[in-house]
Amino acid sequence: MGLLIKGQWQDRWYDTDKSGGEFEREGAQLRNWITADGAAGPSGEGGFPAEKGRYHLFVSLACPWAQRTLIFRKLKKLEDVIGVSVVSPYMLEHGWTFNKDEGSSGDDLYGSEFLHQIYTRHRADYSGRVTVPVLWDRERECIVNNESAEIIRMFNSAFDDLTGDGQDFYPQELRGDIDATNELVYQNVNNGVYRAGFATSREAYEAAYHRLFETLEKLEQRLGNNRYLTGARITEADWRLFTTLIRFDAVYHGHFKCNKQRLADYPNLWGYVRELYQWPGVAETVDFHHIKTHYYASHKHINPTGIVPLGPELDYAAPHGRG
Ligand SMILES: N[C@@H](CCC(=O)N[C@@H](CS)C(=O)NCC(=O)O)C(=O)O
Repeated sequence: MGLLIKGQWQDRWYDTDKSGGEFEREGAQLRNWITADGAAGPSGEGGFPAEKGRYHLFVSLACPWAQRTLIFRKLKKLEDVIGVSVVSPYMLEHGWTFNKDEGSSGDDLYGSEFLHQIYTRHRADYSGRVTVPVLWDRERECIVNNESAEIIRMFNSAFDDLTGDGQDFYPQELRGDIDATNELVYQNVNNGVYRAGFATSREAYEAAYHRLFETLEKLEQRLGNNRYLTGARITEADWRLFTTLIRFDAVYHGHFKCNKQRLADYPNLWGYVRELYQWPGVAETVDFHHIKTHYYASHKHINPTGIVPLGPELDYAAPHGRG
C-alpha cells in the first residue's frame, strides 16, 4: 500500500500521526465529467462526450466505493457501453495489482502490472494515492474521474440517449433529501467504518464507533417508516449506503472493530440490505471472496497473520419482507 510521489511509487501506509490517530481520507484529484454532449460538467474540463466503447472502469470487487460504480453500470444498462478491469484483492507493497493468479481480470487495455501505472499513464509525474474506482478514457488516454460519487452521477444520466434507459436515481425533487442523507451516511457510515478501523488512537476509534452506531440507529428508525432512505422510491442514497452495509458483518464488525451490533441485529436494516442485494443484477456485483480477502489479508498492521475468517454464514438471498 502506498502512493505516487512525482510519478515514483512509494510503499507507505496512511500517516495518522499528524491527526491524533484519526484516519483522514484524501479527496480524489481527477474530477472531469462525461456528459451527453461533451460539455464541461460541474467540475473539471469538457471534451468527454458519452460514447459507446470509449470509457473503461478499473475497479476492485472488494472496494465499497468502486462497487457503487459497478452497481450503476448494471442498473443503467451500461455493460456493453463501458468496459471493466478488476484488480486483485490483495493491496500490498505495490498497491492494487493486476495479478491474475490472485483473482485480477488483468488490465485489458495496456497489460499493466500495477494500477499505479494507469495513474502514471495519465500523468507521468502524478502525485497522490492510487485509488479505485478509476474511470478511464481510451481515446484521450487519460483518467476522466476517480471519485465514485461523481462517476455514479454521470452513469445516472449521461448515457441515457445511447442506452434508452431513463431510470433516475437522483431525481430533481428529492435532491435536497438525497444530498443531506449522503452527507450523514458518508461521514458516519461509509467513511465512518474506516475511521474506526484505521484509527491509531483509542479516542479516534471510540469517536468513530459512537458516531457510526448512533447513525445506524437513526437509519434503522427511518427504514421502519420508509421503504427506502428518502421515501418510497429507491435513489442513489440507498445504493451508496448499501455497499457499506453489505460488507458490515463480514468485515467491518470484526476487522474494523465496529462490533456494538451486527447488521443482522437490526431488523429494518437487515431486511433492507437483503432487498437491495436481491435487486436484479446487484448480487453479481458482490464478491465476498474479494471482500474478505482484501481487508483481512491486505491490512497486515490490523491482522498480522493475514488469515481470512471463514464466517459469517449469512443468507442475503433469504426473503427480505420489505414489500
Ligand atoms: N473518494 C474515492 C475513494 C476511493 C478509495 O479510497 N478507494 C480505496 C479502496 S476501497 C483505495 O483504492 N485505497 C487505496 C489508497 O488509499 O491508497 C471514491 O469514492 O472514489
